[in-house]
Amino acid sequence: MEYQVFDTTLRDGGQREGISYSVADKLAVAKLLDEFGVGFIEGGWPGAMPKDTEFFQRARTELELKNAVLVAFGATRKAGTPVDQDPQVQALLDAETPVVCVVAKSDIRHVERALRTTGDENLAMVRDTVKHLVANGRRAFVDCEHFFDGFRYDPEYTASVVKTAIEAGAERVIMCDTNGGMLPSMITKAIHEVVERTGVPADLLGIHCQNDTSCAVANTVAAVEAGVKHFQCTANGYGERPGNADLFATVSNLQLKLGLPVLPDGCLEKATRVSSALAEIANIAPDTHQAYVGAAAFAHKAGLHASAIKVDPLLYNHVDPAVVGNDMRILVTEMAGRASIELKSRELGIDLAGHPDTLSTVTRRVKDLEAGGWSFEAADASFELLVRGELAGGSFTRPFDLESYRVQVEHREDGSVVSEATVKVRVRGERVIATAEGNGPVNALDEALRAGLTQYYPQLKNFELSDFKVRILEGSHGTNAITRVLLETGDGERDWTTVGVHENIVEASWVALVDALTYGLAE
Ligand SMILES: CC(=O)SCCNC(=O)CCNC(=O)[C@H](O)C(C)(C)COP(=O)(O)OP(=O)(O)OC[C@H]1O[C@@H](n2cnc3c(N)ncnc32)[C@H](O)[C@@H]1OP(=O)(O)O
Ligand SMILES: CC(=O)C(=O)O
Repeated sequence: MEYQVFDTTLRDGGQREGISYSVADKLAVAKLLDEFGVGFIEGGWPGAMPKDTEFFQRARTELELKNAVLVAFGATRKAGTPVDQDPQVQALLDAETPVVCVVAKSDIRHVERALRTTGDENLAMVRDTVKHLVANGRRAFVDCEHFFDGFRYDPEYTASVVKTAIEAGAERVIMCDTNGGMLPSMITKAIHEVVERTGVPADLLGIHCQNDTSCAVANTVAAVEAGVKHFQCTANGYGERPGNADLFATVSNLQLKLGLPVLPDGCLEKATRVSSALAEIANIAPDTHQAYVGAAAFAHKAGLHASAIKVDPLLYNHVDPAVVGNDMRILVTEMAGRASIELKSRELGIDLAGHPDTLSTVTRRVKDLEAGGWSFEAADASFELLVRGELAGGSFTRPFDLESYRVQVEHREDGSVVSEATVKVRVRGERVIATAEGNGPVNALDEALRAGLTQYYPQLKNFELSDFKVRILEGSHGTNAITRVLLETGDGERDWTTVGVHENIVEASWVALVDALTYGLAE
């Protein structure tokens, strides 16, 4: 491919606080990145960490890559050590990857203060290491650390590192914004000056941007627009400190906005799935609001958006979500207008196009209920019941009707706390009374309802409450605050969420519970 998409999720991504990949995780990440179509996978630093050394050993037999080649990462030889006697450089060769990427100092201040050596010795370290790698059959890439800061401080020295690496046989020299302090205009200006000063064409240069100004993606795009054809990214922007340029946003921008063919055909639409699979492996909650691939990236809340989206979804989406494998969603909240209600209902399989009165009533009811603390945004099942109830008018039949319930909580002498609930309901014309115990009042109510209803609805046995979230609204009122309960229920095939709101936490839970069973039992 003309463009080199160089992924460093397994090296720089692993430098993010909170990530610790096992070797099995690393192999799984590499497979997903390969499937996504990146050209290079930097797998880690062999010789520095036993897990990385093992990763490269196991990769030889356990990884079959279709699109990518593996890259071993390391540093130039130590100051004062002959390259063929440097164990870290030998570990890079032992990794047996076709490509090796070495980090080199390119800011004279780092050479003198961090490496505690001379500018000339640093150039010799770059030259010797690259020549040694190439002589041993490797493609050599050089990551120039602190490139932009160094170039600003002493352009002549930083330029000499670039020229030395290229003359020694490096395939690409990567300009790293290591401290992540650059803005796009600074990147563009620096690249033009580097090309002019070194005579090295931009397409032999690469870019690696940390995200400390929140500009890593923009800086990477700016570098590509300035002629660079190699760019380094990490999945979901994982990396040291605030992270790196997010792979998914970067390739989407380059491919969809600039029309550059950076991934093989058919790969971009895997972005959303691969992003969330990689978040799962990293054990980091996916960022719902991540550009392009987040669950909320194409979620619309404002009524005005929905009214235009009804005419044409592209009026309020910058791209068709399907091109990155994502979906558009309409959120129903107090900000909804009739168009939001119509589109959301359509999403749920209810056509309200010919029901203007229902649309107006539901819109008004949603606004009134949300003003009182309800929230339908995450409770599609309660919203659907509301719509179906309004649509059917008085003829909406619920699977059961409440006569009354009673719950008591007993703290016993031995310290145990037991809840007991009795429910009285009417089902198919019969009066049913059932009592059950539970480990809390809501559990006892749930058990009592099931005890009374399962003979009529055997499918209740499959229902499971999988999540219970309680939020106290207007907390400054102390115990007078309103309680909102969100219940997530599943039956093994689908999950649904319901909401209940009341001053009393048990009643709020009961409302959500009744909706949960009603929704699950609906035909
Ligand atoms: C900008 C980046 O993110 S680059 C990636 C950085 N990643 C990591 O550091 C993660 C893996 N690192 C490690 O496991 C360890 O730091 C190791 C194994 C590499 C080195 O460990 P140690 O030998 O104990 O050295 P330590 O980490 O204290 O210091 C780094 C050494 O490398 C030297 N060094 C730093 N950069 C370079 C370079 N580009 N070329 C050659 N030597 C370098 C330093 O001068 C220092 O040398 P010294 O030990 O003679 O003082
Ligand atoms: C190499 C690298 O990760 C950096 O300079 O930020």
